[in-house]
Amino acid sequence: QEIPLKYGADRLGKRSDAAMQKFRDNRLGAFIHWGLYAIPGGEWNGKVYNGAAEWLKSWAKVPSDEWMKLMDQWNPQNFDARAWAKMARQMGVKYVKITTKHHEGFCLWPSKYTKYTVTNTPYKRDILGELVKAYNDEGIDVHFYFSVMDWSHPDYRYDIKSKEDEEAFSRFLEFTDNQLKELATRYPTVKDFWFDGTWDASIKKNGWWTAHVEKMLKDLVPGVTINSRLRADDYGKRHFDSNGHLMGDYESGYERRLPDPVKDLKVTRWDWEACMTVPENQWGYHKDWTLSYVKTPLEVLERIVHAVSMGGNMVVNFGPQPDGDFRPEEKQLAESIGRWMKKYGECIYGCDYSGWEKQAWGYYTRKGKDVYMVVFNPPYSKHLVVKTPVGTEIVKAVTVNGGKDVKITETARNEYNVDMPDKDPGEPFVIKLETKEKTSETDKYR
Ligand SMILES: C[C@@H]1N[C@@H](c2cn(-c3ccccc3)nn2)[C@H](O)[C@@H]1O
Repeated sequence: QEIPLKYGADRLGKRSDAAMQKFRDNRLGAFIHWGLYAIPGGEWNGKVYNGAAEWLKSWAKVPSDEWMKLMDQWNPQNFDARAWAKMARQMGVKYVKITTKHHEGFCLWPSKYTKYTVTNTPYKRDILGELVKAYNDEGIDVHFYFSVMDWSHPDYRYDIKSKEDEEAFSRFLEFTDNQLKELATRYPTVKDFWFDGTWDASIKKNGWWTAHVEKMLKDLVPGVTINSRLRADDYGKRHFDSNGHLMGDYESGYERRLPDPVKDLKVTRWDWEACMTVPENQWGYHKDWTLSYVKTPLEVLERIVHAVSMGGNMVVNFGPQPDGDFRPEEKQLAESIGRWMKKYGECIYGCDYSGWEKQAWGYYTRKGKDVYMVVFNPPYSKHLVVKTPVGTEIVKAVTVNGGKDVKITETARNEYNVDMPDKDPGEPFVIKLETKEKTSETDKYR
């Protein structure tokens, strides 16, 4: 009983090609939100706004021509793409998503379709180009964040209510096509486009265009992945089309939130990527991080593991300072996560949903027949309860980053007690379970 769609999902089920497998195996990424908004850092005319700093133009109701004057101050003297790439490698991220253009309309690359670019600032240099090269040189994939909504463009429309709107927005969509073609051809090693700013009625009424963009980019960059947030179908349905099929290559709805490990297991049926901020809701640089709760490295780590345990990716956000360096809290975060990933990263990279029942002590991830236990909450009982699916048994258990055997005791059919390591690791730790499919004669609980 599916309805016919011209601009719905053009694929059912997960992509199975190598480029998508690399996207999936990467699992851990970093977001870079960098633009003119970093200069005021949440403060305008002496007033500090506690909303998201990259939305300051909106909170302070700044007219676009006044806002774009910030370009005269764009001169990040401490910007060093190679230092950024080194920091990303040390954190253990396998890819970085960069804001090529955020809602404000300022481009980090020398676009020839607008004057609002790095070229027309005191800094002049192609920041995006330097970052793509530096990250790629470190073996890190580069993904492009691109905001369709563009507050700087006179032809942008929030809705289409007149012939004039239609003509203006048609010019705007052509401008956007040109910028996207520019990005795809100037930086051919790009691996993904992550679209934002696509919630307005104007876009929902032009679902055809979103389907055209996906096709255009996949023609220009073979293997490139496209997020579901770009897409609207014939009826303006977003992410999932009117027949309930996911559009794009992965779901991109989990922004600052995660699916529940028990109630939302449906997400394990498709690819998805979550993204998160370290403060409660700051993507761009905000000068005052005391205005909301700032997550500790352990709280960031738990969200990373939570996402991977449900077959998703996690992208942790960084909002560089206007001078091009990172704030100390973000440098410490990258260092701390990186230390953990160096010891235990095998439970993240190339891992997926295990299909096993969530337990209180933490999360499972799986790689082939190996199931990892990532323990965040050690129990007073000193053993970790594990329930395996019917037909699966645990052959052995070893600590990751220690290689020590861990005692397992079968307590009932498909139930085990896995002992805690004798010395408390003092940090979330990982036990690798080697499993095999039960053969009937060994099933002594018949
Ligand atoms: C990835 C994140 N997405 C942008 C965003 C969008 N929105 C938003 C706010 C109100 C309605 C619809 C969407 N809030 N934040 C943020 O600015 C950041 O880029």
